[in-house]
Formats: sequence, C-alpha cells, structure tokens
Amino acid sequence: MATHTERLTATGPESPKATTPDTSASASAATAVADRPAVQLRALTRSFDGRKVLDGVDLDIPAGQFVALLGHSGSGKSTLLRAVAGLDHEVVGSGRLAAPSRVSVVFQDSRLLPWRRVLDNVLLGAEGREAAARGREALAEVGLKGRERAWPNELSGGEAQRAALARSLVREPELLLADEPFGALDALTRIKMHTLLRQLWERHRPSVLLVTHDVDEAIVLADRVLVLEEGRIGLDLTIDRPHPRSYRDPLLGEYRERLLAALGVKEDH
Ligand SMILES: Nc1ncnc2c1ncn2[C@@H]1O[C@H](COP(=O)(O)OP(=O)(O)OP(=O)(O)O)[C@@H](O)[C@H]1O
Repeated sequence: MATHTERLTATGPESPKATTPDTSASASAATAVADRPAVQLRALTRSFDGRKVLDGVDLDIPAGQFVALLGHSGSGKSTLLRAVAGLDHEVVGSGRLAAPSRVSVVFQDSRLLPWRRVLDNVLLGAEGREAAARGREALAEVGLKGRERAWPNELSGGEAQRAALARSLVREPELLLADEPFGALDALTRIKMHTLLRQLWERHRPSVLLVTHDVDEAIVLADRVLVLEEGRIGLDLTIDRPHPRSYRDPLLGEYRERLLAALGVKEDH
C-alpha cells in the first residue's frame, strides 16, 4: 500500500504554504549537496504487541541536511530514530535505513561512562597520539578545553552534553542522530547548545535527524521540520530562513503556528 504523505513546503520566507507532493531530490537547492540520500526509508512499519507505531513511513534525507522530527509523546519519534540508527532489527520496510557508514547517536542523557575521564569517554577506546589529538580538538570545539581529565560526575548537565557531542563528532559522522539531546537542560543552557550544535553542523556538515518536543528548537535549528502523526510523516515543512536564526524573528512565527496546528495545539492570542 502506498503511503500518503501530505507534503507542505515553505517556498518563501513569509508564507509557509502547501505544495503538491514533491518527489524530486531538489526540494531545496541549498540542501541538495549530494545525490545520495543519507537516509531513505520506504514503507517503514513497526508494531509493538500488534499495535502499529510506525505505519508506512517514507522519508528521504539528502546528505548534509539538518532535519528535526516533532510529534506527540508516544507518536513513535524514538522508534523511528532507533530504526534509522540500525538499532531495531524488527522494523519492516524497504530502502536503506542509515546509508552512511559513520552514524553517531546522541541521547537525552550523555551516557558518559562514569569510570572514564572525559577525554577517554570521547575516545571510546581509540588509542594513539593521533586519536588523542582528535579527541582534544573535539573537546575544544565544544568548549571543554581544559576539562579533558575531569570525571563525568564533575561536569554540569550542559557540559556532559557537550562531551557527548564531542564524542559523536570525533568519528566525523556522516549522519548524526539526536534524541532529545537538550531535553534535560535548563532553558538558557539549551539556547547555548542550539548555537553550538548549529555551529558544529556548519563546520562538519553531517546529515542530522534531531528528535525534539520543542517546536522553537526545531524551527531555530533545522532546515526542514517533520511532524510524525498516526505513524507517518504528516507534515514536511521547509524552514526557509537564514541562519543564525533568532527566536524573536517574527517571520518564524508562521512556521511555529503551522507546526503547532499540525500538532493540534491551539494558541491563545
Ligand atoms: N520496546 C518497546 N516495547 C513495547 N512498546 C514500545 C517499545 N518501544 C516503544 N514502544 C511504544 O511505542 C510507542 C512510541 O514510542 P516512542 O518512544 O517511539 O515515542 P516518542 O514519540 O519518542 O515518545 P516521547 O516523545 O514520549 O519520547 C509508545 O506507545 C511506546 O509505548
């Protein structure tokens, strides 16, 4: 059965608007940086105890694109991310899950090993001077220069997530999968981490699939925002605004409203 995916693409900075389904690889010229998609899913389905959580997901993510995935709690975001990461062997579907060979995953908690110092966590067993130099460089990139020998329990929540990002970067991933990576952080730290993540993306250009509950986080960071509903991609919205983006940008308001409407959230004005 073919999956019907409503596809909405914002083509101008001021008005997110619906278009007909777009199957061309060039939905956005800026993101069509390679001809091979980083992720290509066809009719991806996953059930738990006979209940379909993913019900025929079709999704292409071009190489180098920054994509955010929104959806209600329990809509299947983490299930989709785990499938793309290749961590779920019971999904049904065709196409490539994670095509790139180098995939890194970042979770809500840093998952640093408490018995390893920060640098050793980042290196994850890689040995030698060159690896250590790469690890130090990655830590410097995330603002943790000087903390290489700290233990994980000496880091704040934000620092621990920085270390987790450094650990993911050190492998130069082609695809970065992030499941609510800033969900446990306070609002100010989260905003700093948004800036950092976007800077890291500018520098390394991995494809990104970021799962989040936070509509503003999605709009400020991603070039394309997906909404998962009833087991499929219900809305596919291109955020056509330059970076760095400000939360205060009034032109982002329309995207916010479009996404909130797709999520069934009504705003009181
Ligand atoms: N291993 C599992 N066994 C049984 N049910 C599962 C399993 N993993 C996920 N589910 C169910 O699948 C549904 C989707 O879960 P998932 O974690 O993907 O949602 P989510 O959108 O990421 O939610 P949240 O935003 O709350 O993290 C939920 O109803 C969940 O209970």
